[in-house]
Amino acid sequence: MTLPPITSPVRPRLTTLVTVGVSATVLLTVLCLLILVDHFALAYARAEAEQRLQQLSWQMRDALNNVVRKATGDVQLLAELEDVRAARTPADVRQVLENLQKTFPDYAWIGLANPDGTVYAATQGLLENVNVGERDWFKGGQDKIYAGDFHPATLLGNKLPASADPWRFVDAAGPVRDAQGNYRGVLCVHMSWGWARRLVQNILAPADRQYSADIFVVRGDGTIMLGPRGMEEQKLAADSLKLAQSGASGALSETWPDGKRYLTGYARSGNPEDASTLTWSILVRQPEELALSGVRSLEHQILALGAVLGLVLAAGAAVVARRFTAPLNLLSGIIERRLAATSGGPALPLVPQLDAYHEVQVLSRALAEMLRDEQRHLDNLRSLNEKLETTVAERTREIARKALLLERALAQEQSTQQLLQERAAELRAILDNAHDAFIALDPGGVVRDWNLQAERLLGWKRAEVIGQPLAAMMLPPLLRRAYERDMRQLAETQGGAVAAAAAAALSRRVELTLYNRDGRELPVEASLAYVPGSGGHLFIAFLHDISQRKALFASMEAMALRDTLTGLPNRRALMQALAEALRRADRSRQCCAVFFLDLDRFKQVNDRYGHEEGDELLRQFAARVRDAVRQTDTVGRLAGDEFIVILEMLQNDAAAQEAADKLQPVLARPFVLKTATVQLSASIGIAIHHPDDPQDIESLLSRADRAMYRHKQQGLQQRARR
Ligand SMILES: Nc1nc2c(ncn2[C@@H]2O[C@H](COP(=O)(O)OP(=O)(O)OP(=O)(O)O)[C@@H](O)[C@H]2O)c(=O)[nH]1
Repeated sequence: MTLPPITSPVRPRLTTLVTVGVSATVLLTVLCLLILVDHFALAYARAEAEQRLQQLSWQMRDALNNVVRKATGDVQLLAELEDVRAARTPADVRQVLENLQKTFPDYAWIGLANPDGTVYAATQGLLENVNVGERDWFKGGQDKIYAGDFHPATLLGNKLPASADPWRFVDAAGPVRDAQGNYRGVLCVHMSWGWARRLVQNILAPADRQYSADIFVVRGDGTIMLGPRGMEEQKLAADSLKLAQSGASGALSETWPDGKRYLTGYARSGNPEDASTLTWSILVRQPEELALSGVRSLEHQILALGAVLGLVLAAGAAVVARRFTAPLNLLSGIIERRLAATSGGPALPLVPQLDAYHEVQVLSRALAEMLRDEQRHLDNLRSLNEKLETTVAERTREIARKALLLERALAQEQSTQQLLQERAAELRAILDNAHDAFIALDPGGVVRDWNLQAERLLGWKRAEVIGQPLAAMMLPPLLRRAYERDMRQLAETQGGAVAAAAAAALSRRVELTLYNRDGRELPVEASLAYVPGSGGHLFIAFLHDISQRKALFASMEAMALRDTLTGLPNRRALMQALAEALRRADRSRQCCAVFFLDLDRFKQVNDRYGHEEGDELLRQFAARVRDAVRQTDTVGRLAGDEFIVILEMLQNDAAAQEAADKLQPVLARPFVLKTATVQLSASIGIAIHHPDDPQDIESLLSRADRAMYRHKQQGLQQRARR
């Protein structure tokens, strides 16, 4: 089976779920019941208890009212008796009074007081002749029926027989009038308070057993007249008391001064407006817990019953659930075994046909069908998998073969790379050790390579120029424009044409003047080449410093135009200078003269003093001639002892003669040599070139030579004549 394994947490079984569900339902029902009981039954029990306590308070109130009413009624009855009204003798009256006392044992004392307050007659003769004029009952009973509130026995206390409780009385008094209606005195009944306590016991007898109720009779000032032992004669403060004092009647739940909660029924006796009644508050209390104990017990019973019911129902539900889930468990077990089965293990269990109930029938049938389908799919998949594995094996072999080829190719590539790197290193070493500076530029004119010799020659470090445009740095402005134009043209030329054009343009040696880093001009011979490449074309140049060669050429050239002995321009230089002087003379419309100077008898100096002295004489002679003419004039040595002077910017022919005349004496001065001092003369021949004369140097020189010759002849003849 190929179902995915169960990855979620293990869930409880259906039997457990049903059992727990039924138990939870029962418990929930019991809880609801408890809440309902708590709510309704408690309210009902509280209302019932309050009603009961209220009724008790009413009973007590009515009983108190009845007793007071009886006492006042008895006083009224007595006051109207003939014997009392006539009051012939105290004994007669006493007899009547004691007869009444016998009818109600709680009448502790009955007496008749005279209008002046002295007791005329009394039961058992107590207090007779004692003045009670200041007593409340006497004052209150003089003109109407009067009920006197609970009070301790002041006068009678010691005269009455001792009792368990101290004597307390409630009075009933009323006026007595004789037959003529004259006021005869006040009749009074002292009721001992014991009747009230009995009354309470009678009323509470059944209730007390069941409910532990307490009855309180409270006077108007809040003093408890009657109540549980220990609380009598004490002040009480309670809400129920306030309500009772206001005349209300009812019941409530409240906290008493002892800190406990009580249900309290309250009522008020008498009528404050009626002096013949006594106004007391009657409170009947019962501990709230006790009043509600029935409900609490009911709650416990329901809870116990609910628990038992829950257990029974849960057990029943478990049995039923087990029975209903048995077929499902069977199916589930089969699926789990199939899930846990491994390939190659024992045969997988089959799904049986189950008929327990409809759903199981459908489920088992569907499951069996699904497993059959799955088996078919598994078989198909297995065969596909086998094919796939075969294909994968083939592909794997193919990949391994190609990987091997690739590995070889990579190894080849690596060795090629290494070779290339070695070649590059060699090339770099060659370039760096080359005598010529090497520069490589891309088509944009940006420097891409720069060897050590380039650093030395041009002054920029490799790191400074790589990536920088070349022209801006070192080409003179004129060359820079041409260079930029050429680079543009090369960049615009397409494809193979680039190589051809570049090769044609660059495969040559050219001499250039560059600027080095210091701005100094640097003559170089550049060998240029174009190197096409896939990563971009390069223009390379080897620059050879030709400044020394140039300097050598220059000095050689200068030497070729100089006379080595005197340092003056030689014949070749003189020819060039003369040609230029003739052109200038034509341009400036000025005359130009050529002096042809030849030392006279120089040979004799050589012969007599030697060649070195002769050379010295020639040098001194040359210097004198040089100093004797203008700086702008040219003095040169033609050969041997022959010198040429080219004088320019002459106004006329006479100016030339003047210059010659100035020269003669200078030259005639003795020459001081190393070994001798020699004086000799020089013959000067003058030839003048006028503007627009033919530009004929040879003719001009020839004329000067001839003139000099004539001059020398004349000089020699003169010397011969002397
Ligand atoms: N010391 C020296 N003598 C030279 C040099 N070149 C030529 N001479 C000599 O100069 C002389 C020139 O010859 P001439 O002009 O015939 O001799 P000269 O005595 O001056 O004769 P006149 O010109 O007729 O007066 C020769 O003796 C050359 O050998 C030179 O460079 N140095």
